[in-house]
Amino acid sequence: MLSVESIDLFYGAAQALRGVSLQAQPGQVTAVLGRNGVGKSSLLRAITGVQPIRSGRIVWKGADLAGLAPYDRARRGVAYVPQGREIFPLLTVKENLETGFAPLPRKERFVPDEIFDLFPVLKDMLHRRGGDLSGGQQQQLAIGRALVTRPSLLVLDEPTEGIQPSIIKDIGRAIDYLRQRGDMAILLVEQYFEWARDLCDTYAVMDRGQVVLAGSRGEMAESDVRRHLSV
Ligand SMILES: Nc1ncnc2c1ncn2[C@@H]1O[C@H](COP(=O)(O)OP(=O)(O)OP(=O)(O)O)[C@@H](O)[C@H]1O
Repeated sequence: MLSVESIDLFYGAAQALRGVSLQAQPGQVTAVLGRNGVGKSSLLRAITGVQPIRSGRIVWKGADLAGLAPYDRARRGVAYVPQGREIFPLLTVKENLETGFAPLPRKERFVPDEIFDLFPVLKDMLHRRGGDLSGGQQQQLAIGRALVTRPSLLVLDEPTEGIQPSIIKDIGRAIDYLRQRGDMAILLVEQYFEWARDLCDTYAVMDRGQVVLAGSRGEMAESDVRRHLSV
């Protein structure tokens, strides 16, 4: 289980996270919702180690990750699909996927077939440059690259942003499959409320650097959530 415990995060003097706590369980999708600028990406950056926290704990598999570099967290099973995808445009699809080998022991340095089953377009385009793919294909590549690292915690930042509806469905199906596999905790930041609602098991809503609502999907009072999402 991932347990984020009362973390504070600052950019210079500006505080982006204020005592944020959150849990994410294996076999579940946890959705983090909220308007632009409330700290959702900062929370993911804190968990993946891209941005240091000032205080609090980030406990994963019984160990505190705070203070560990991103590559050490990757070795412990944390994989990150960043907002904007950040694929390498001049590398081929195959080479982009192979960048996920870095945290793996030598014998595991191959791309599992499962990734091509989830996203067949990656197999079709294996030798094309990442920059030649559509936005949706790049998003599938970014998720594929994260899966190459055999994560037990998959962290995704707005995977539907700027993506056509058919590919959003494919990505939803892939996340649902990974959830049902049962061995992976999935933490998802999303602006597309209906999609995240239908996919998640538990949710947290952020406002101004804090978690203001949280619970299981079954108990979600949609009007309360929407109040925090409207501008
Ligand atoms: N690198 C940075 N330097 C300074 N301030 C930052 C930086 N990144 C984010 N912020 C500020 O921190 C706050 C939270 O930003 P964050 O990106 O985490 O929000 P968000 O909810 O993910 O928004 P979005 O949906 O727009 O990505 C905002 O006020 C933002 O301006």
